[in-house]
Amino acid sequence: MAGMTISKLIQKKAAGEKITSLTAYDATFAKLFAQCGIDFMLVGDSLGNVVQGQTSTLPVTVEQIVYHTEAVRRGAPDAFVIADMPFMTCATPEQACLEAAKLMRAGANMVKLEGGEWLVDTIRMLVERSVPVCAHLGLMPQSVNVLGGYKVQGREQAMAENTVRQALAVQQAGAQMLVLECVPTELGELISSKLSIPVIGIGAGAKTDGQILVMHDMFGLNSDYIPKFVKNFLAETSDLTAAVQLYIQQVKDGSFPGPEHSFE
Ligand SMILES: Nc1nc(=O)c2c([nH]1)NC[C@@H]1CN(c3ccc(C(=O)N[C@@H](CCC(=O)O)C(=O)O)cc3)CN21
Ligand SMILES: CC(C)C(=O)C(=O)O
Ligand SMILES: [Mg+2]
Repeated sequence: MAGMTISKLIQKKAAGEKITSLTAYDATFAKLFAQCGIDFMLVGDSLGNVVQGQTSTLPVTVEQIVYHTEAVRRGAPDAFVIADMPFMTCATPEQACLEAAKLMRAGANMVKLEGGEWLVDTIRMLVERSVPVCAHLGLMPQSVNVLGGYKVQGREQAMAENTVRQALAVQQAGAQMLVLECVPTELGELISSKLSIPVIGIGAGAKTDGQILVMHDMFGLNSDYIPKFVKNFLAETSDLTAAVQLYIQQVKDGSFPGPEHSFE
């Protein structure tokens, strides 16, 4: 979308308008998504899975995110583009600044990092140095080896309260957006209501301020195990453009995600 900014996205939340987003990894799809009016695109480290054929996001490097961010930027010059900080690029705040600079030079408008309270110093340092930050809580795929699999997070009361606390902490530290992955609908709603920054859900129910999906998933291209939150929008449409338009329409009118795509 032409001239999308973080201020406009925060205004959308305040106005109760749903925010639509997809991952993008190349110029052609970035151009298509921009033409369809998507609010923002994420150059996700999920490219490890869907582009490289890895079994996790851990092998992805910042140089690879740079390459794909440059491609997405060329395809969609006016889009709001977020780039993922890959595994172990936030080991220290100083390192995070140097790695984030590479993504911003590649054309990103904001960087996304997986984590909460333990990253508040990093978030503060990035924001002070003019790097807008999106945090990512709930299921953090870079922690798959600690979590022991891709599972719903925050079903227990204590973990839910912990996630709320982390969400408030990253907002307090200066994060201007939050991605919330694989949490019960109720927790997605609670966190969205407690935060003033947009909360973008993936498997977090229909009550978040917006939705994101991996583009391959929404085109039904993922042939392996399909997460519950995924819907194939190409199945009901005739072409890629119509599928993206249907996704945007259903996110905006609240019909996606339905209960069948959400967790209790
Ligand atoms: N193609 C693709 N789509 C994604 O959404 C995605 C990636 N790749 N790669 C990185 C991570 C991995 N993600 C995943 C992968 C699997 C589940 C999954 O199978 N979740 C179970 C939860 C079951 C439960 O705990 O109750 C599910 O049934 O959806 C969730 C997120 C999200 N990200
Ligand atoms: C699924 C989204 C939120 C992501 O982090 C990615 O695509 O890497
Ligand atoms: Mg990611």
